[in-house]
Amino acid sequence: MKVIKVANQLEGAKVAFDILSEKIAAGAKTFGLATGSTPVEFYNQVINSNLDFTDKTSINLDEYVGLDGSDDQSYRYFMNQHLFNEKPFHQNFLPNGKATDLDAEVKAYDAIIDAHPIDFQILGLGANGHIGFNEPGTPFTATTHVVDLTESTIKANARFFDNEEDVPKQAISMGIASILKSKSLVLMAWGAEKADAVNGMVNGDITESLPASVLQKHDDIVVIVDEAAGKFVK
Ligand SMILES: N[C@@H]1[C@@H](O)[C@H](O)[C@@H](COP(=O)(O)O)O[C@@H]1O
Repeated sequence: MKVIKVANQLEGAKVAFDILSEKIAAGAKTFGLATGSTPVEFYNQVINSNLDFTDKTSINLDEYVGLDGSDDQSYRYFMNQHLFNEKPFHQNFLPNGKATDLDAEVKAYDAIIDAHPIDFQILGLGANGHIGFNEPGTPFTATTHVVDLTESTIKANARFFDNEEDVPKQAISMGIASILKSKSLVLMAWGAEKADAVNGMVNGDITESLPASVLQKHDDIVVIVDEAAGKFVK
């Protein structure tokens, strides 16, 4: 696990963008993408670059259950707004939050991941150490699954909704086993509220109670943190 400390989010996004560019030059074709505030500046770097994604595939980590892609709180909508409308890809996969048969949807999503092995995965980090929506306690063997969101995650994500009651209570998330299969990963974290999770992820034991700690097992992961998020790491 390589840790890079940067002064701020803009500098970190540039570091992540440079790694992405190297991976593309080396032949990367399939990109695992994340939502949340963390990767927004990274997506701006991508939009403002001359990188061409029209022959590339993206596979997102997660989607809220119950929200249609046209809903402005859905992760599909977020990705359209922050990346896809400006930077077209050959194809963009996200779980279908409106699927009537959720069991079938998670199986179909695993089949998509198997058919398009991820070359480069972008990750954010929950303040409780979650990655994607793999909350503490999720088995490391999990593939795509339906998640009951924790109270803390619902609260953390309420800032994007008018009311906390509007935050969906479930999501479909790529599992930890699927995330670990990615050939390379970049995890970014900004701000003091991520400092404990970053510390546990980098310095702590590998434990299901801090899902991101499993990333210590991967041999091509770069963690990019600002001063506040990285205050407990060297
Ligand atoms: N499912 C998402 C994660 O993919 C994201 O990494 C995390 C952090 O969000 P943010 O980047 O807004 O801090 O929370 C959300 O719950």
